Amino acid sequence: MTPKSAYDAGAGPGFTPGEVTVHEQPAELAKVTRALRGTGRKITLVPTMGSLHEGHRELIRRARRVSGGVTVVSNFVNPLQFGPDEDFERYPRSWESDVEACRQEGAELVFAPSTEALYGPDPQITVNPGPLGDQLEGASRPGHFAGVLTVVAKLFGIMRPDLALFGEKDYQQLVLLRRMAHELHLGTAVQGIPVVRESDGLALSSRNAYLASEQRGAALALSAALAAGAHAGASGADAVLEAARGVLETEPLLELDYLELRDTELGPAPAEGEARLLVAATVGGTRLIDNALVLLGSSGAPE
Ligand SMILES: Nc1ncnc2c1ncn2[C@@H]1O[C@H](COP(=O)(O)OP(=O)(O)OP(=O)(O)O)[C@@H](O)[C@H]1O
Ligand SMILES: CC(C)(CO)[C@@H](O)C(=O)[O-]
Ligand code: BAL
Repeated sequence: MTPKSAYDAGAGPGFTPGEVTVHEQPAELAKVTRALRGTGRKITLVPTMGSLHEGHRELIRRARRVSGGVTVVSNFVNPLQFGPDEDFERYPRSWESDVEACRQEGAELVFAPSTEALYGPDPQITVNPGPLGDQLEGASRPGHFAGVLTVVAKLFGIMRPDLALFGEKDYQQLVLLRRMAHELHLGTAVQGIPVVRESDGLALSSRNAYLASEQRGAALALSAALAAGAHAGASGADAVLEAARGVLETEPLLELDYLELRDTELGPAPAEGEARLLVAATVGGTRLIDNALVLLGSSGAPE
């Protein structure tokens, strides 16, 4: 008789269809995902640092659309990607509501390891992101992308997911992870989803929780600047940057880190066609990032 589910097929107590099962040990989860794969189920991974919001929920909903798929959400605030003066200790944590969000969105498995379980007592190996790892976010956050790539490589190694989903909000992260999976032949397809925004344009981010109301108002200049830049696409790269900078300069609470126009793989911007406008700024000590697609030249001309 064909088993109805991986559970029937002997995936064991590590997986109960229709419920969320939490795993803390890499070896246990590796066993469960191996058994699931053996029954022909596709594994789709949504890596997060918890404090789940609508952007994460959208990632989980997209993961669930993979037919025959099992959705695993990892929830781990990764110390290796935080600099010594960054907000690792204060990063928002909301474990119980995170598990509830996973249940509501239909994720089957949650992976929430301790740092010790994931890194072991004496970790030595990190993944080098190459030159792009030192640009944009990497220029302001040295070592950040080595931390991101290393932890995601661990997650891929444990679960061997067929697909992993990430948000375009962290665009440089997405580009680097796609390259890592491809260049290291990891066997996981990496896909992005568009930035999920509040109705006034603010990109959802766990760090928005740090913003007081006046600061949140100032943070709106990021998405407004991207919209102004995208609108100027038909007039070329200089016009895009000028339009976006003009908006950012009107906001006194905002301290600009970078505003850059690149191609979609984050190389130099093309003269025509698809480009990416990326911005990072600090508002009241909180570092925020955002980005948008821009169509340059005649491809950006309004209909
Ligand atoms: N607004 C968003 N739209 C789409 N994806 C998002 C959004 N915010 C976060 N994500 C994605 O969710 C995944 C987990 O991100 P993470 O847990 O760091 O949340 P975050 O809101 O980006 O937090 P942070 O404040 O650290 O930037 C990443 O792939 C990230 O790109
Ligand atoms: C990809 C990730 C989960 C790795 O810790 C993190 O950088 C994030 O949440 O974007
Ligand atoms: N979402 C990116 C994780 C970080 O800022 O560390």
